[in-house]
Amino acid sequence: MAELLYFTGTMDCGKSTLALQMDHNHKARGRRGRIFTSHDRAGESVLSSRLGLSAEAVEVREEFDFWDYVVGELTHGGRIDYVVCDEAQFYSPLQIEQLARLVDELQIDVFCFGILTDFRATLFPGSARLVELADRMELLQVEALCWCGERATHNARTIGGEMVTEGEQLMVGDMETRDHEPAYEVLCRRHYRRRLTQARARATLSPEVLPFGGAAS
Ligand SMILES: Nc1ncnc2c1ncn2[C@@H]1O[C@H](COP(=O)(O)OP(=O)(O)O)[C@@H](O)[C@H]1O
Ligand SMILES: Cc1cn([C@H]2C[C@H](O)[C@@H](COP(=O)(O)O)O2)c(=O)[nH]c1=O
Repeated sequence: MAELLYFTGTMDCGKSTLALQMDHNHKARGRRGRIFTSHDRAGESVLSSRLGLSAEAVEVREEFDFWDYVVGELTHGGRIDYVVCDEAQFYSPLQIEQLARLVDELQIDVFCFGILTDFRATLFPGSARLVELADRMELLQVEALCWCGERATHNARTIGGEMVTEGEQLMVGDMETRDHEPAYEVLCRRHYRRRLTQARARATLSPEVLPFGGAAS
């Protein structure tokens, strides 16, 4: 039976890598799939992982309709057994409903990958709909770590190393801090709540309490 699966975790925990591996494994067994993404850091119409792998993908824009796209492909003689959907947090709730329909009415497996919450620790609308509709959710096993060594659970947005809580929900970005450009840092809840980023910890905590010369608990 086809399923709607949501593989989730913080930023930088290996979701895009897993998305490419899932596509590879299913393709290797003769199944036919399509890859979708939205606002990937590497640009339009590409699914990229920090491990260096990437694949061509269909860009999911606001007006994109998964049902129309898949039915169109099938009508023109295409075959689709599964779809891989990266950065699914950026999809609209309606697009998530279209994906659920593909599972239920066309028996197409849908593998979604994305983060649950934004820099304000609030669910993305697309992720919320996935939590409501998915047959199964899986938390990625490779843990991204907070600077203190605890499992990271929150995605903080930073500017110059300082955590910010004002701004648009959607802002494509990565983990490296560059001067005054916005970036992201994953934190455990304790340090997210205290806005204690790595840069702040380095600046404010005495070296004796910083484990491994760079972090503190
Ligand atoms: N140089 C490296 N060597 C080994 N693993 C790496 C390296 N760079 C990144 N990674 C792995 O890749 C993960 C990020 O993968 P990616 O698929 O881009 O994450 P996500 O899509 O969840 O943001 C990191 O958590 C780490 O495990
Ligand atoms: C927390 C948060 C993240 N984003 C963006 C930043 C990245 O471009 C993606 C997440 O990609 P990853 O493969 O999981 O690293 O989401 C955003 O737009 N808004 C946010 O609040």
